[in-house]
Amino acid sequence: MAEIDTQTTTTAQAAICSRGVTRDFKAGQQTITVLHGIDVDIRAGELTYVVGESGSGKTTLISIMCGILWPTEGEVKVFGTDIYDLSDTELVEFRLNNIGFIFQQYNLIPSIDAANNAAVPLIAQGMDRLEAREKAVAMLEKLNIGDQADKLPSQLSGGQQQRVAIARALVHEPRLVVCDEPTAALDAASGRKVMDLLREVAVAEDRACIIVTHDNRVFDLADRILVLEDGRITHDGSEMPEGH
Ligand SMILES: Nc1ncnc2c1ncn2[C@@H]1O[C@H](COP(=O)(O)OP(=O)(O)OP(=O)(O)O)[C@@H](O)[C@H]1O
Repeated sequence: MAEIDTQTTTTAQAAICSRGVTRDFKAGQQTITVLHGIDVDIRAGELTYVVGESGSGKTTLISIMCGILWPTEGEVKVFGTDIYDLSDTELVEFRLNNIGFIFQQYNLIPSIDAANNAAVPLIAQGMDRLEAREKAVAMLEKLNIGDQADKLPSQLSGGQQQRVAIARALVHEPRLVVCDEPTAALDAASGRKVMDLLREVAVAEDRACIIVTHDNRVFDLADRILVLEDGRITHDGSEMPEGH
């Protein structure tokens, strides 16, 4: 088993700093511990994958890391802010300003067009609707679907809907982008394109992207791969361990 380096690197800023993170769920009379004291830093400037068997705790971990699920114990800092120390309102505002999410279900609003869907975070931040729409269209153009801006989600293909969801996650230029299985529904070539795109748009010196994936077709594109087994990180390296 690879040695695990949980120390904060001095050469790159920690986008996420997780210390002693545990998470329990109640199942009837029983308590299941899904995460067992996760200590890890996610570095800015890197594309980090979280991989592991179904049920190993990947979604639970990234949900805690991005402020949508409370840990049972432990601390999570996102760009230095202890997010579970914030009030509910402050946490909502922090997420809105700093984090973009891409889930497997795109969760687009069916009654508004692609551009207005992509503009949602900007409108939530209080930006004027026309200005927000303009920025959203520019992001759609960057994702090569500018010509679909006026279409409703139901008029778009699955891959196009996904690009709208990606545009919505990136439009407000969040410092942290968190994705759960973004390539699961895509063919190999489209999956690589999405990963390349995320690297291009979401990874920079002061920005990070963390992705849960099962998709071994794209493992070579990560800077860093964390393997989770039964709620513990058992591998931390630039490549998948042998045998996976
Ligand atoms: N709200 C919940 N209540 C009870 N148990 C839960 C809840 N959410 C997750 N779990 C349990 O926690 C474990 C880890 O779930 P999680 O979704 O984090 O795993 P995962 O590695 O993302 O799996 P998959 O790859 O199948 O999505 C599973 O056993 C799951 O049943």
